[in-house]
Amino acid sequence: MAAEEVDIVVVGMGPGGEEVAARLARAGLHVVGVDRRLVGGECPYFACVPTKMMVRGADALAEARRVPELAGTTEVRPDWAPIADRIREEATTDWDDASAVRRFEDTGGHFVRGTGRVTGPAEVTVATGESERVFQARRGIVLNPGTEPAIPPIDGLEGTGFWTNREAAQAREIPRSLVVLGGGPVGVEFAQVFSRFGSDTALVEAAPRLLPGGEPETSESITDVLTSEEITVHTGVAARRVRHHDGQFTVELDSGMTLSAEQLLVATGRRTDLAELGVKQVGLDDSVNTIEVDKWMRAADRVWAIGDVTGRGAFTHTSVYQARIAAADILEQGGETADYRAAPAVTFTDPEVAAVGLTEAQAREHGLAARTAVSEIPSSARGWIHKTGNAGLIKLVADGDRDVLVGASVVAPAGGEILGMLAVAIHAEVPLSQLRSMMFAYPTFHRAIEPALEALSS
Ligand SMILES: Cc1cc2nc3c(=O)[nH]c(=O)nc-3n(C[C@H](O)[C@H](O)[C@H](O)COP(=O)(O)OP(=O)(O)OC[C@H]3O[C@@H](n4cnc5c(N)ncnc54)[C@H](O)[C@@H]3O)c2cc1C
Ligand SMILES: NC(=O)c1ccc[n+]([C@@H]2O[C@H](COP(=O)([O-])OP(=O)(O)OC[C@H]3O[C@@H](n4cnc5c(N)ncnc54)[C@H](O)[C@@H]3O)[C@@H](O)[C@H]2O)c1
Repeated sequence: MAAEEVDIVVVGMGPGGEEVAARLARAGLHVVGVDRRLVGGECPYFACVPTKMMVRGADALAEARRVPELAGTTEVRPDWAPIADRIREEATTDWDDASAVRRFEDTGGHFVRGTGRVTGPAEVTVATGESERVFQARRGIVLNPGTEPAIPPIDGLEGTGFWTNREAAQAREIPRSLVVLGGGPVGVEFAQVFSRFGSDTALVEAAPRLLPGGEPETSESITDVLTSEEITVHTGVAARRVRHHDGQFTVELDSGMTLSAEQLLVATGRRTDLAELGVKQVGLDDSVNTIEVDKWMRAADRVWAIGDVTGRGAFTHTSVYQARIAAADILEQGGETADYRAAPAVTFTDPEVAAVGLTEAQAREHGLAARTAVSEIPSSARGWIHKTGNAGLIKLVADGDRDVLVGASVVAPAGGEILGMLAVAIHAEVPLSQLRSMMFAYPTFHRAIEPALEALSS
């Protein structure tokens, strides 16, 4: 079969793939974008956008339930239909990517629906169902395959009709009861949403604490919140057996305890199949989950990789950031290189759990003279005024040798927004003395940063 000559092939049109493909097409290159599912990837159809619409609804319910403590009486009767409708109609157009395909084609790009496989240097073969097309890419290929839900090999789990984020994003109804396996960002966000809509929810995390990648203080804070909302949290224990009978899941834990629920949501991480992607053809290791890239996102000769597959933080903003760098490199424009010192992450629970830069443990692993300080949101003026729903804290991590922040974590209402100024401080390496000399508006939540900065100096 004769190969079609093009400039660039982008395999996987997730947020980063779409971005890099559009930038290169707008610059006049002949770009082929390939996706076997939906242009836009996981984020708009099954992840960020639908889950944040759920969070918006769940948070509105929680605020309404706080009214009696603050301002009168309310009767809250949750209804999932507006959320399900909004996800179907506004977010995903019934999981149809026609407008995303059009948006890409309007840039001058060419879209091919099918499964792409690297079959040689700068060569991608796309299985389009009936037939195959082979593309030879003069400038090279960009790999943005993203991730799939990773399903643990638990006895009896397969074929039970459990949910991953993909089924949960399409839910028309709330299960009466729910077991969530995995206490990472996906697990905690869904657990709180479904619980606030009325599911009797249990959350099971194999590691000793929820959100185990973050600071211990933030795990403790969000665990207290979820527990106070009557979510049963089991940490340090994994599921060993699952059964599904008569519309009921039974989940047996390592501890011997058994949980029962109408639905089971598996949120135990993500996986990538690099062997299927054919990366060995360009000399890359296909036995691992991630593709190693340099600071220009180069993985091999005329091969760039971006997004979750690079293992630098599975976030839409990371994927799009890397896309910008790869596009500039492909266009030989020079410019910025990847810098993850101030990489932010926000888990959209209520309160939000936000983090940027290094945790205390990571700072010590990097050999830094880490100094830390914590300030509690409820003891700040705004936290005290806010009253119900005011749980949280701010933790700062400084490099004691250079007197700059290297990490920060925030658990607070709008914690992701508070994170903004801390991200700037880390990104721009603003000296602690400069930060301490600032005025912090009274009575904001971000003003709780001030006592933590003071405590860092003592
Ligand atoms: C429930 C959930 C909530 C999330 N919430 C947030 C959030 O609030 N904020 C945030 O920043 N991040 C969030 N994320 C993470 C975010 O969804 C991802 O980081 C984001 O989608 C970026 O991924 P990506 O660009 O690497 O690719 P993906 O979005 O995974 O897209 C990859 C694309 O590649 C395609 N593909 C794969 N292999 C092939 C192949 N061989 N041939 C053709 N096509 C292929 C797939 O079909 C897919 O469309 C969330 C994730 C989940 C699961
Ligand atoms: N708001 C956001 O930005 C957001 C939201 C959701 C997801 N994400 C991204 O998506 C990625 C995937 O999230 P995730 O939560 O699925 O994965 P994760 O890897 O972050 O967390 C999965 C959790 O499941 C636990 N686990 C694994 N096997 C288990 C088992 N058998 N029983 C119980 N627990 C088990 C792990 O210890 C881990 O804590 C994350 O890396 C995150 O970056 C981001």
